[in-house]
Amino acid sequence: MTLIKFCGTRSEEDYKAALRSKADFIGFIFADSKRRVTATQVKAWKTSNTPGSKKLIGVFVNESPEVIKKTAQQAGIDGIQLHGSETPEDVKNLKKETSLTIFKTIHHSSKALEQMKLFEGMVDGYIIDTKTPEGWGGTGTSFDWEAVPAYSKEAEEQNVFCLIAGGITPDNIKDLLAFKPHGIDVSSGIESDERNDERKMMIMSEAAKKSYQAPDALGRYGSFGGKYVPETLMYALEELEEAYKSIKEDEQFHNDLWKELSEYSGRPTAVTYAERLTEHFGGARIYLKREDLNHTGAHKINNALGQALLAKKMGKNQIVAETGAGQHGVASATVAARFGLSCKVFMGAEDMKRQELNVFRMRLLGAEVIEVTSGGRTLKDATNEAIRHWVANVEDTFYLIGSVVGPHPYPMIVRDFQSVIGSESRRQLLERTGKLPDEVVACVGGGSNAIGMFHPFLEDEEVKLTGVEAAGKGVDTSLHAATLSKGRKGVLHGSLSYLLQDEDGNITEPYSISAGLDYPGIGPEHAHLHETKRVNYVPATDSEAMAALETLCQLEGILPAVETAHALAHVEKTAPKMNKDEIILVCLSGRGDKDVHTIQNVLEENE
Ligand SMILES: O=C(O)c1ccccc1NCC(=O)[C@H](O)[C@H](O)COP(=O)(O)O
Repeated sequence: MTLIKFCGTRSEEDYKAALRSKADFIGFIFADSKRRVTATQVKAWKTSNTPGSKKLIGVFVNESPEVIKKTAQQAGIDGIQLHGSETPEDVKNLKKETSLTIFKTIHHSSKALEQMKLFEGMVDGYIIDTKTPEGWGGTGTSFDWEAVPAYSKEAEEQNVFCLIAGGITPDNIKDLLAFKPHGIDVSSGIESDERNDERKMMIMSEAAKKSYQAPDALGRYGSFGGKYVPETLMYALEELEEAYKSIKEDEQFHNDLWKELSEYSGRPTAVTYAERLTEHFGGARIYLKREDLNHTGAHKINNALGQALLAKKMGKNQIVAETGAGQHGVASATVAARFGLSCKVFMGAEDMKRQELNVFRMRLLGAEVIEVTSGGRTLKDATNEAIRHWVANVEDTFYLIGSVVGPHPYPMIVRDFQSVIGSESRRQLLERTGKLPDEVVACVGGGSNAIGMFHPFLEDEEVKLTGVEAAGKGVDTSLHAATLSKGRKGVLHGSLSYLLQDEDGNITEPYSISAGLDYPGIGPEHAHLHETKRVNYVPATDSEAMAALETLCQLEGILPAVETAHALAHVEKTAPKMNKDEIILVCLSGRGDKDVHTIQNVLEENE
């Protein structure tokens, strides 16, 4: 994975932002520069904000060994970067006198490779930077990155790494990464108005740390995903993929989306410390990511807003959607009203009964709710009908899919729009607790809240990720929706994933108390994360979910959706076994107002 050094830290704010970022090294300039800082400043920032596993590096230019040693000791840094014309003799002497990590900067030139050889065995790493008449470093000027592989090779032969510096920005970082550098070192490229800009740091971090790359060009996550659709839909999917590619790079689109997410839906959503729940279990500290506080009461609106804006951009004025629990139907009807689009929602007859209130809400919002009476009359059947309608009306209709399922590019698009959940939580927890959570938990039906929560944590290997499936009456009965625990590979709704099916490959009817988890398949990326073991998928039964729902209501005054209660059921099992200094983050994907009838019936039956 690409190493990151963010340099030029010149205030406590800059330092805190660097701590929150994915940087491996944080640099401070102790040389002549507009970014120069003192050892006393660095020591004070470090005392009030511990750097954890990040290494603090002081940058010096042709400084005396005495000043270097004194400054390093006063500031309490881990390493020094010699950024001038220091000789191998200087480095050897410093190495003898300190136990600090030493990086040597070599300025790019036709002699640079020869110079590296002179320092062999003396340094812990190299920085290759551009020197200009204006300065030794921090100049914002890049060199010809065709030379990067040769520098990496020389460093590898010396068993050390080599960071590339000079003029790296959010706009050109991908060009540099194509040369596979060991790491990057950036100053000017993360600055706005003389201070470090956290948004730029995030863009750089995300690009550099992305070792997890999925889907591939064919829309596959490992062996899962793809596009298993009739010829008539191929053109529509290609058109969608092209449109999505163009908005992905379009800053205006992202600004428009963020405006809707913040001003209309109320993002960022809060992270709530569940103090009484934590005390009740006596183990890990429990934090709830409050997607229930979104407009319309669940995470579904994140994706609906994104896809509706995309539909408008593509000139489509009709939206078709499927819904199970009704949350995605409500979110689709809502965005259609907001953007002046017409909206048809297909819903299984069984789900319409269970979610009467949401049917009324969708109609009130101006959507046409179409009852589906085929098959088991639930989400799978509603999805079949929605796809059928789309095939027949593909010219002017946009299929606004509600989960990370369906043919490529849908699972990728929905994941990207939902990843706001995980990236916000990651930042919020780091700000609040100074560390990442030890475990992140989310319920999984099709899997959109879970993938949105997990995706920004996939590179954080120390964070355990747990998806909770609906085990209904128990995974050893025929009444469950535990696709990964009990399913096999197969194709449904245009993609290859795990499915509940009989010996002949017929899809079997899933069952769960919660309409939103009642789906016989699961998003292909979850199937991949299950096979690669990056995410652990566990089941929770109806009764475990209902018990967890009551506990949260009574201890925290929050009524979660029945779907969400499955994630809480896992927390009941795992939190008591964890230490008090550990943290569990739970995606509270939606609120339970829509489920009050179901809850009332279950509780009355149990009386
Ligand atoms: O950043 C400075 O002001 C500086 C001044 C003198 C010597 C070195 C300096 N910076 C060293 C770094 O490690 C920078 O990150 C590196 O030069 C890249 O800078 P930039 O081109 O601005 O990204």
